Amino acid sequence: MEAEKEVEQQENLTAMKLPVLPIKPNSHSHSISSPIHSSIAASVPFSWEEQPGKPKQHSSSSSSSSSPLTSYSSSSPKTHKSLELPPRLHSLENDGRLLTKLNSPITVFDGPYSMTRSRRLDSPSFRMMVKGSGDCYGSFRSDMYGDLDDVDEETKQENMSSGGGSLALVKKRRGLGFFGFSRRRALKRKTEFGRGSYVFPSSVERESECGRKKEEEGEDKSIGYGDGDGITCSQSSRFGEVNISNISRTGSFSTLPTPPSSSSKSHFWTNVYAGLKQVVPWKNKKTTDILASLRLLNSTTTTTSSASLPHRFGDLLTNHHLLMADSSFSVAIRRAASFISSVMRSGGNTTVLEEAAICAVLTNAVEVQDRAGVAIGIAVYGSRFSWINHSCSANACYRFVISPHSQGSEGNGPKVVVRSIKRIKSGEEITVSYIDLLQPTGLRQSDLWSKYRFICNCGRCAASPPAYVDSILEGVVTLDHEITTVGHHDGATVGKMTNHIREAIDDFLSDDINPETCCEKIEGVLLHGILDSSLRLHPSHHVALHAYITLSSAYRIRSIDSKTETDLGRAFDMSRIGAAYSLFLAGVSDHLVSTELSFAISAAKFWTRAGESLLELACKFLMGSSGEYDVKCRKCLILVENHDSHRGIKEKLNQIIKCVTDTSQVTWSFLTRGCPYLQKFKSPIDLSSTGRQCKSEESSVDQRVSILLLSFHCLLYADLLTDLCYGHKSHAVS
Ligand SMILES: C[S@@+](CC[C@H](N)C(=O)[O-])C[C@H]1O[C@@H](n2cnc3c(N)ncnc32)[C@H](O)[C@@H]1O
Repeated sequence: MEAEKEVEQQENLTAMKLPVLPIKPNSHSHSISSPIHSSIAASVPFSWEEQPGKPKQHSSSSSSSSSPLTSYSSSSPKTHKSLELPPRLHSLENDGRLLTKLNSPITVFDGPYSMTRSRRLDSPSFRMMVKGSGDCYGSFRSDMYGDLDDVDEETKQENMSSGGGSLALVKKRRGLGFFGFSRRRALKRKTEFGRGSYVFPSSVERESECGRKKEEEGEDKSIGYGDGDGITCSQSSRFGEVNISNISRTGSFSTLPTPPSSSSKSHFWTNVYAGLKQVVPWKNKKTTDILASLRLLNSTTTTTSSASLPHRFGDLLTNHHLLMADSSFSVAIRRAASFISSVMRSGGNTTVLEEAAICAVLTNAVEVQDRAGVAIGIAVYGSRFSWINHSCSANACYRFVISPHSQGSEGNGPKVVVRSIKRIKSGEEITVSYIDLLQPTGLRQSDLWSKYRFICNCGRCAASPPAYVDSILEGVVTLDHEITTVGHHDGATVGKMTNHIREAIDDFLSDDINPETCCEKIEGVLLHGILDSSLRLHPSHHVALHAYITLSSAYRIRSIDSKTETDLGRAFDMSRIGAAYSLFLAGVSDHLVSTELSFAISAAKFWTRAGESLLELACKFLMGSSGEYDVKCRKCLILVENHDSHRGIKEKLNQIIKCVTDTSQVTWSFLTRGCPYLQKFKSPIDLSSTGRQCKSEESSVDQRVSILLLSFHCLLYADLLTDLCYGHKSHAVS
């Protein structure tokens, strides 16, 4: 493991700027019920843990496995966590019965890959894609960064190519797992993490080391990727088939039981794929899990069977008992295990090892995305990364570093960098987020359960009354602007509002309604509510956030459609309102960041998107006009350019948001002209109601310059937030 030198000061921003909106707590908070019986209040401890994330003292190691769903009393003594193997595994390792520690490189990466033109980012429920354009949307996902700087020049060019590309939303199920699982990272903390980053070498890198060692020992141990099994993901979209990305793999499974000779390689893989099709005929994506499991098995030095099986595959948790307890999963797992067994020609009586490998992939694999949010495959990293548990108020985040060395047949696969986003005290558990954190508690719980089979008991989930941020993610406002969470009585009305919006989003995504109808439907509910109710969704309501993403996209599509009708004025107006929604979303997300810092990751993307769409608008605006415009903001530039400045990031962010506030005051009524819903708010930063519809501003040269200035500030702000989360090296926006 290599420590990335990061000197960037991070500060806890919890006390930062924006006032917290008042909210009337309601004891009957409306939430979607957890899939687990509510009486099971505790998270699931593992047998070597006293509670999730708190390993037992070594002296108290026990091999007894507790029921995964038993309630847990948290009166455990303080223990020090470490990344060492759980005690149970230590003893097994020592007596030689353990599956070896997966050759240190456990990573099974789906690359090397090459990117094609399209870019997309994901949100939990859908993904926005832009073909050939710099226009991709921010998303709720918290883990989608790679380093453009590290990408080869050609890919960089492709990624950066911009211009009037087409944009489409396509439905996306997070995780793309074999069983609809999202796969993402990993777990347990360790020593003082401080405020730096740790780089976890990718599997293949370590595999190479291992391979070299084995070679020296006279063994054929080169671990590689699939052989020419390039994958092209195509998804139907509003604009027809869109080629999302190509994942071309090279290399071979030379350590498979019958090493395919170069002449038999293609035959071998033809057979694997033919077999795979029979196992998982319905979805291509599911084959990725099986291939990953094959690679995982292949990268593992199996000695004799391990007593830790099937609960751990090496040191990776499998959740085997939980997954196999559900017949809808177990059938598929067994089929896949038999298939793998036949491919590997393991010839054993049981397929327990194969099942464990599949379950380890489902539990530990992460979707690797490049900087633009394009999924390039999945990877299973080693225990240092994979042992990191989840928290809904995570104190760390991760990104992938994709370097030229990650690619090609000699590629090492992407590295994963884990970086703290909050101050972490010595002994405190390091956590990352596995899911979209901009969801209220009930939804997060059901997400975690369906994807990872556990009930989160983090501070945010356990808070009673609910954390402020969860109240506003489910908040509504009454017509007299009082903010409240909903009780059972109003729950039905709120349910109808959110269902109506969700339906419109779904219909839009599946091309069942056109963008104009989609805008009308969503804005109708946001503005007028439903039936005769006086309730409206709070601007930070989680469904409203999805609505803004959709509206921004739908208006953009309307703009593109209008262009083809040579109605340039209308095209501009649609583009303008789309940009206004992007800016509004960024402003709203900023309120959320001020209450929960782990949202900074999503907010950075929203600000980026806002800056990009405003920049595009300004360019359209200024097209054809002569003259030079000085759009530098001296206050911000001095702050940002002076890296030696002792000013903290908090101060810089405050300064920029102040400028955004000032500039958006000038432009807001212009940007929102023709959009009664957005006109209700004083500005994207000041979400209080104007109580009236603003006077629409006409465009003027000053305003055009203001929009350019605003876009500059949004991008600067996004840059700083990105720094905050991912460190200097990850600059995405500059
Ligand atoms: C990537 S693994 C994390 C490492 C795992 N805890 C271990 O012992 O190896 C993901 C699994 O860990 C467990 N897990 C992660 N975060 C958790 C949490 N906050 N509470 C309970 N279980 C958690 C769940 O079983 C989840 O499927």
